[in-house]
Amino acid sequence: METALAVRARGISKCFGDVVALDGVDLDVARGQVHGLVGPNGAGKTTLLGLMLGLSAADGGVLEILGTPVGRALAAPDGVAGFVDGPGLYPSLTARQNLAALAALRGQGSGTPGIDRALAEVGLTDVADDRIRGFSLGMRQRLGLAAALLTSPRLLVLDEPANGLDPAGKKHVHGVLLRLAAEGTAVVLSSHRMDDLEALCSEVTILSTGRIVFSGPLGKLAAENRELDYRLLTSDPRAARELAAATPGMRVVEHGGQWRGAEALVVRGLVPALDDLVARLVRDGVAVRELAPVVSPLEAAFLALTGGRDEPAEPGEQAPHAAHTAHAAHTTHATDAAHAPQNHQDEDSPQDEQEPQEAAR
Ligand SMILES: Nc1ncnc2c1ncn2[C@@H]1O[C@H](COP(=O)(O)OP(=O)(O)OP(=O)(O)O)[C@@H](O)[C@H]1O
Repeated sequence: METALAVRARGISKCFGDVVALDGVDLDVARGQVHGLVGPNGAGKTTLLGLMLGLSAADGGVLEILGTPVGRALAAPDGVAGFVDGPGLYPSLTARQNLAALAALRGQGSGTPGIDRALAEVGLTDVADDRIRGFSLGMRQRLGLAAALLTSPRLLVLDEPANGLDPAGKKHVHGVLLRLAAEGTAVVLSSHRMDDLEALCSEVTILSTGRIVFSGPLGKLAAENRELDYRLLTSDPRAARELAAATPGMRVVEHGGQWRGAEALVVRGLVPALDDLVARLVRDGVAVRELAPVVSPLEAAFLALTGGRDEPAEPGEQAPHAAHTAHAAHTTHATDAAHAPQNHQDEDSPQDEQEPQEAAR
């Protein structure tokens, strides 16, 4: 019987010289699941994704991909597609030609009927015949995803696929990933964008300096995590404040301030106390117009578990946005097998005519 797990990792370790990139990592990813990897820069996300793509081999532990143990040979396991450090593409070819070339490299023939469909799925039909050296980062990311789609993968592995995507591009990419998952493909992706992870993933794994500090359903973070701050907009802020102050386990954070032109209340507590407060508001005829965490449960857990800030935001303070500041320092580095040929070349890059090392498999 086929295993229900697309990825099963037990005790995975990986070092680069003295640097311990992964340290005893256990991970299960079910088929049909979109699983997010999150962690600070250097946490080991790319290294772990590279192991799944067969770009490097673990030093220790057991890794099974789609039910088959991965050995030390550097090759993408059957049924796996994706990329780390951006897709490998030929800058001097058009988008369509790139896909045809990759299909030909895989022995699929350059006339693969799925090419037009894949381009449409990622929203690149209009630029299908443009050379990709003029493509933005987001367009390259989408083309990399289209290349992966051509193989009908059962496991799709993507390193920061949302990088550089505009809202339309993000909509296309999210749509494709959710469709694939609904059809049974497992998707493992890394991101620094908590909002993307929350929109896409049913489960997340938080890595910190090579170790897993949380792995499981997103809902578990919300339910199990410490007290959160919630912004509450109601039809009667004064009554809401009194009710919140009277609700056991709920604290009113002073200076909720204005929120989109209305007087907001910020309350702090666990989910059961919040439920109690909402019931009291309803009972007293106070309409709840908006209720949302000031910092999302995932972001709060990320900050708490990875050594970031572990307290809810102070009254009136801007919510911390690790997701947005953590972007800057992404490093492109070689793993055991080279895998990121030409992501951001200049027009005249001497690499332009080289063959891409097949990152989108
Ligand atoms: N080929 C390599 N040679 C040397 N060190 C490496 C190599 N690949 C990764 N590392 C190191 O291993 C650690 C984990 O790196 P990795 O790229 O997996 O982290 P990451 O979580 O993907 O980070 P980021 O969010 O910045 O992309 C880092 O300390 C990194 O410097």
